[in-house]
Amino acid sequence: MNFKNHHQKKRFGQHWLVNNLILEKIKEVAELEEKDFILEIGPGRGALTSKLLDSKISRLHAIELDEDLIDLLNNKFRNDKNFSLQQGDILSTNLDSINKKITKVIANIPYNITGPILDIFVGRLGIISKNNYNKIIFLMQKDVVDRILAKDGNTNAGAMSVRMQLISNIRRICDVPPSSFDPPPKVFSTLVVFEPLRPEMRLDIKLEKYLDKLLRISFNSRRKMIRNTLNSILSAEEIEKLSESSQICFNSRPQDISINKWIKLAEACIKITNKNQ
Ligand SMILES: C[S@@+](CC[C@H](N)C(=O)[O-])C[C@H]1O[C@@H](n2cnc3c(N)ncnc32)[C@H](O)[C@@H]1O
Repeated sequence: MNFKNHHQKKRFGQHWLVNNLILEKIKEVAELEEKDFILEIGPGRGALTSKLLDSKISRLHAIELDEDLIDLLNNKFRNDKNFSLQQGDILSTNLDSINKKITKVIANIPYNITGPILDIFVGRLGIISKNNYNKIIFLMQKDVVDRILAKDGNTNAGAMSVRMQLISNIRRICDVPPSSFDPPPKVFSTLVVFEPLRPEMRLDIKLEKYLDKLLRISFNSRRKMIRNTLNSILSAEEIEKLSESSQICFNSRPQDISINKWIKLAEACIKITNKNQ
């Protein structure tokens, strides 16, 4: 079998990236160095893999779910000593033996598993990350990136925007039309770079955990004023006191509150809760 008669599988999100300019852009954004150990999720037919291997790097380890692609990929890169391949599901692969060495994670990600991939690789608010990646470069759905990057006051702003912006620096590189893929997906994509914050740059873990809870409660009822959602964790009297002492307008809806105000609100709530104990 060769790549041409490999049967493309929709259920694995197989949309090959065929636009050379975008392949080049990914490589440029990756700023590859000799010391880089790259993890590539879903190499597919190896178009991006080839580009990345065409640089001086220490290693590229790829994890591909589709068994039918394994021999083809191993054959394609058989002369490349920096290349290694593992068949498996990225969501359940144990990366412990290489995780500390990986410097960059790069992928044109299968869209059906975007959420869990972000959780594993970029991390989660309220959870200390064991990863040490300095860059994560993903080609992913534009609408998800719009939500991740949304600022307060924007209709796309949500718990996800605040959570992701609190744990990582995030840069949109460019939007990519469906015509850049074969077959074209139904939606636009975006090339995005995450630089996860080092543990010492993150908020205190207890504060992060509280913020996570606060965001969940508030955005579960995004049409309600926060005055009316906070009543599940604070008494009416405490809410009144807080709304007078803090600079936060309690008649705001959650999507209109800035990240700094979320932090201030969480700190104030923790103080009240501690006093009550
Ligand atoms: C959007 S395609 C990208 C392929 C190739 N990197 C490219 O840019 O043309 C996604 C790739 O991820 C693979 N894949 C899907 N689910 C996966 C999973 N859970 N673990 C590892 N690879 C997966 C698919 O088989 C496919 O090769």
